[in-house]
Amino acid sequence: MGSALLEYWKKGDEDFTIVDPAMEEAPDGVRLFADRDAIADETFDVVILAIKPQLIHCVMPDYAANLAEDGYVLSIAAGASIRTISNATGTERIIRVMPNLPAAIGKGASGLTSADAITVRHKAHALDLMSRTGGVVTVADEDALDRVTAVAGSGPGYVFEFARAYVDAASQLGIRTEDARKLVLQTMAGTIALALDRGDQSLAELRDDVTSKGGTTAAGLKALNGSGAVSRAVEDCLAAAYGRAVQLR
Ligand SMILES: NC(=O)C1=CN([C@@H]2O[C@H](COP(=O)(O)OP(=O)(O)OC[C@H]3O[C@@H](n4cnc5c(N)ncnc54)[C@H](OP(=O)(O)O)[C@@H]3O)[C@@H](O)[C@H]2O)C=CC1
Ligand SMILES: O=C(O)[C@@H]1CCC=N1
Repeated sequence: MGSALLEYWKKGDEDFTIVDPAMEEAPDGVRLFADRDAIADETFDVVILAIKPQLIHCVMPDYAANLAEDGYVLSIAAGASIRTISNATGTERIIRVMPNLPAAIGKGASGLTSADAITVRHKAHALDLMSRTGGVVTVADEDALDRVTAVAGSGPGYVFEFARAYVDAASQLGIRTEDARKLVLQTMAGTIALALDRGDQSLAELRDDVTSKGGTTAAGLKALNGSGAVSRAVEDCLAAAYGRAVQLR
């Protein structure tokens, strides 16, 4: 995820340095080191935390000395709380963001929340970074960010899973797999573009616009969610993802 964000972050004026033990090649114009020791004597205006939440305790304490006196830590880690990050980095100046994978093509949806010690300048900088990768909303507190994580951070996974099942079902109906993928993805993309374009109409109204009485869509929708099974599954999905974010705090 860090690499995906960096492609758009790079469009600004900042210089970026990556420390990653396994990365073989850095994007153009970015310094890459395999070991933090290589930057032991350097300080940075922003230390970006883009490792797994479970690794924060063992990796981040080394970077405490790399944060400039008036710098801040920007975390993209799911769940990991400002308290946890502060304990690992020794600073209270922390901004948490939750991006999602479409940021890789500049179409992400991110949430942002900040610690009390964050200044207006820090927050404006983080908002600028995230807005380079797509849309960003500021939320009031960390619990709200964990809810954003369940909805948007993990969201592409749900959408891919729905699309996968949709393509499989189309194939089972006799459509060639490559045609099924094309039809399903273009249907999803076109439908979402239409909903974005018609922001004044509710999603239920838009659904009803394609649903002729006694027609094919009505028959399909009855099988899909007539019993409410899909609505309940989506509710369970978001609750489970939010629950996991809470566990990762
Ligand atoms: N994937 C997603 O869609 C999203 C992820 N996130 C968050 O982004 C973070 C990264 O997730 P994701 O990109 O999926 O995970 P990845 O495993 O793909 O990325 C983590 C990167 O950190 C590297 N790494 C591991 N140990 C160290 C270390 N000691 N020092 C420096 N780098 C290290 C990993 O290397 P190696 O591969 O060798 O282990 C890897 O390149 C997580 O906190 C996650 O919650 C947030 C929003 C969306
Ligand atoms: O699955 C995860 O934990 C990360 C955070 C949001 C998306 N991927």
